[in-house]
Amino acid sequence: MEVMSVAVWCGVTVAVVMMVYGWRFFNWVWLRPKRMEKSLREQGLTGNPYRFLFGDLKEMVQMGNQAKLKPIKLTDSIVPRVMPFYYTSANTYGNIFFTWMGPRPMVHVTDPPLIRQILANYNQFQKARGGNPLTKMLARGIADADADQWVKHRKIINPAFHVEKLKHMLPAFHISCSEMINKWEGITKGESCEVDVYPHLQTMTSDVISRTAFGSSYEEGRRIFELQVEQAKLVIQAAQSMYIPGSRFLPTKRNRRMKEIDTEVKRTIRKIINKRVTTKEKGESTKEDLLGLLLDSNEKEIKQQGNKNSGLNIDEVIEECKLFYFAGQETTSALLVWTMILLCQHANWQDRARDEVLKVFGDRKPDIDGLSHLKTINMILHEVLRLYPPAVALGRMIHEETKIGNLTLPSGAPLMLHLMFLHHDPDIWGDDVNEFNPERFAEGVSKASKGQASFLPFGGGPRICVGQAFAMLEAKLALVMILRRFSFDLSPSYSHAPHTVITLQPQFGAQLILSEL
Ligand code: HEM
Repeated sequence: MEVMSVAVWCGVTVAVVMMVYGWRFFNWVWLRPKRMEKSLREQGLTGNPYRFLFGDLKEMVQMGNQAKLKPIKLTDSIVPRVMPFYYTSANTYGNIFFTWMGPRPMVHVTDPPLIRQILANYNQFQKARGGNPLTKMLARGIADADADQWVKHRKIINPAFHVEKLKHMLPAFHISCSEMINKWEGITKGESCEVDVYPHLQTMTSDVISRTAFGSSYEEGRRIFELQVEQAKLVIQAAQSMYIPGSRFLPTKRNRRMKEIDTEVKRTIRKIINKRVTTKEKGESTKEDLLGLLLDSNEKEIKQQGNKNSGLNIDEVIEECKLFYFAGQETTSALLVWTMILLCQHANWQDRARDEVLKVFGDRKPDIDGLSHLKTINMILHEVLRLYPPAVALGRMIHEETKIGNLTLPSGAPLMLHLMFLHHDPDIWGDDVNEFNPERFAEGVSKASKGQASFLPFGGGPRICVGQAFAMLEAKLALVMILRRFSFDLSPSYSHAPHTVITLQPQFGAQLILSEL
């Protein structure tokens, strides 16, 4: 009799648990999305009707794969190829619309004042959360912090990127760039030769981060970078598949490798930090690289506040170091590769840039003062960042019901702010929006567009890119050194195929004919 009642009790418990989970699943996959859709439509927003479980994912992936099959003409707008699904949705539904990331509606914003308002209000519109938590293994750090945590991180990190400090990093930029130029000279051997410059630029920008972040420990820095590249590939795979809660704990091949990489990267950075602390204790200077500056700024903050919690702990410092690679390497190599490609297409601008370089520096080693006086190169880089922004869109999250403009957006919806749409809008930039015309930046960024400032390649508001000056300095130095040594044209084997792998990249590389000068 007693055995019977235990069995009945167990059966009832299992049934209740199953009902609770079943209800939760039904709510996640159907009731919640339908409720949110109703609320969004009541606000006047439009988008595709919700489709069970996958939403727009299948169509989005299909259109993305289709677009990647064909290169485009050099004169074509890149937007339909880079973001085919969002481009079609924006054309169908207007400048604020929603799409379905599985059972979650994502609100898309392309309107400049609204984007600026959202970026300015960093507390209300926080970083996007959700999706596969394993994707966070690539980098967390300040880019993943919000509210008070973000304020603390930003305060400690800012001094490391101060222009005064960047001055001391110029020699490291110079070494990495010289190594690349030497390699190109080894290939061209005094003549003209086809080189896919993209992998070389990627190696150069990663080398710059390894040297500037870790100084003397730069060989270990390189190893971290190799692991981070592999991790990025796995993260992209994970982000492109729908995340079933809990599946990160499954011992799949990908999950296991991601965890292994994460452990090794953390262990290596921890070793570098420990070595640094020992060096410091011996009274030797460690302040010239990003890690040293970060540790220094951290120590000052803790001393000033008299409280250990006001600084970063070792795990947080590790995450910031990982983030430097993630945030600073592919972005800057993307800027440089598109600059070289566009200067091939527009030989008159390549000549103008070279003339300026020779006038300012001649054969002299580039210094920070000269680099900050390169007006033509600055205009060129701005125009490249407008047409080919390395970060095509920024993600945010609506954490609680939020009013914005005339809209009240429901809690739980991710937001996507489309920088590339903004940079390619003829109403903002004029009818020549798709043309490469650095002249539009001749009187500075604020006068480049009609009316409101809509040039946001480094984001905006308080969370604007902390590495902006670092990236511009590195890009200018690299261009000076390249332009002085080589002229370059597009090779007949080059296919114009911009696509995004987190940043905006040339899908089939950048085959240029390099000619030694
Ligand atoms: C051309 C090069 C670069 C571009 C286009 C770029 C773009 C951006 C953008 C758009 C954001 C804002 C993200 C958001 O609001 O969600 C950002 C943030 C950030 N960037 Fe960059 N970036 C570049 C280079 C760098 C470099 C070289 C570093 C460091 C070595 C760096 C470090 C960071 C960090 C740490 C953040 C997070 C700032 C915060 O959340 O407060 N970036 N970047």
